[in-house]
Amino acid sequence: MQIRFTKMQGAGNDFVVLDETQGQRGLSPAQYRFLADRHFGVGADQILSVRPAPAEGIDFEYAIHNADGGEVEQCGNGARCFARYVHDRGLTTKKVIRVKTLSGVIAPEIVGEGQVRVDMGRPELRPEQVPFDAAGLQSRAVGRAQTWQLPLSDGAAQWIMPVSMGNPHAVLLVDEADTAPVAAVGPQIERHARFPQRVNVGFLQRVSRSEVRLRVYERGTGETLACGTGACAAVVAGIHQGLLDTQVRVHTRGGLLQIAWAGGEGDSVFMTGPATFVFDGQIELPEAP
Ligand SMILES: N[C@H](CCC[C@H](N)C(=O)O)C(=O)O
Repeated sequence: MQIRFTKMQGAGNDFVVLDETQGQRGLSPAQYRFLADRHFGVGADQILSVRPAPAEGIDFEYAIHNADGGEVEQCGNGARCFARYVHDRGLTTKKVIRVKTLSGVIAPEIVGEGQVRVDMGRPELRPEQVPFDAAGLQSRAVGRAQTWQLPLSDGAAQWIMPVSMGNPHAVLLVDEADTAPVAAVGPQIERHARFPQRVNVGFLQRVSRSEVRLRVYERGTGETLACGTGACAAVVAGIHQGLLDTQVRVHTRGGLLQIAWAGGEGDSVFMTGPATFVFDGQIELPEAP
């Protein structure tokens, strides 16, 4: 089956965007894996599927699948690329677009010069809601935050702060993002038994109270050049631990994201960043196993 797609990227986190507003909806996990494959398919960190409005007052729905084919609740860089796609390809004339994801409705806003601002909703800090099983682990308070010591398979342990942005994140503080043990520690925490739905792992270096550097080992994909929900989770963790102010510039390997959070658990996290078209294409999709 021939399938048309649009390749996009937000701060280097790259996507295959599928327009499913007419007819065809949903592929198999193997077909999502094929599209994400950088050798046999198109190549992407996630696949974004744009679907018709599911209800009054909502403009679209969008589904998110990781490179491993699994469907997930939220994608921050993807939300910006989704908004740019539906606006620039004429699927809507709105500049503030209400879109339903698995974790709820968010409202990306086209703000010009290729930048999109997204109200990512409020963070979830209760461990059991992330979800994170904290039972019996050593914990310590840092600022207003609770952090836990996570035992790793190599006998070491990492202090982490669990945060959900609709999808689960574990945030670690590191001295230097560039030399952080992302490849060694990321996979161990991503599939740690204490995270029953696995987890995205953020390695956060504090440069100042308004500037950080961040690398993320993403659930279901591995290290990406940027992670939007990861940037939100990292800034929330930093603010809650008393290390950051309410407006933070997040330097990722793929570009700059600007995150703002007033600091109340009922307050939304706002993310502003780029959304860029790369190319349009079509590809022969293997039959769904
Ligand atoms: N890997 C993430 C989904 C994509 C998130 C990321 N690409 C972003 O920009 O937020 C997860 O499994 O929850």
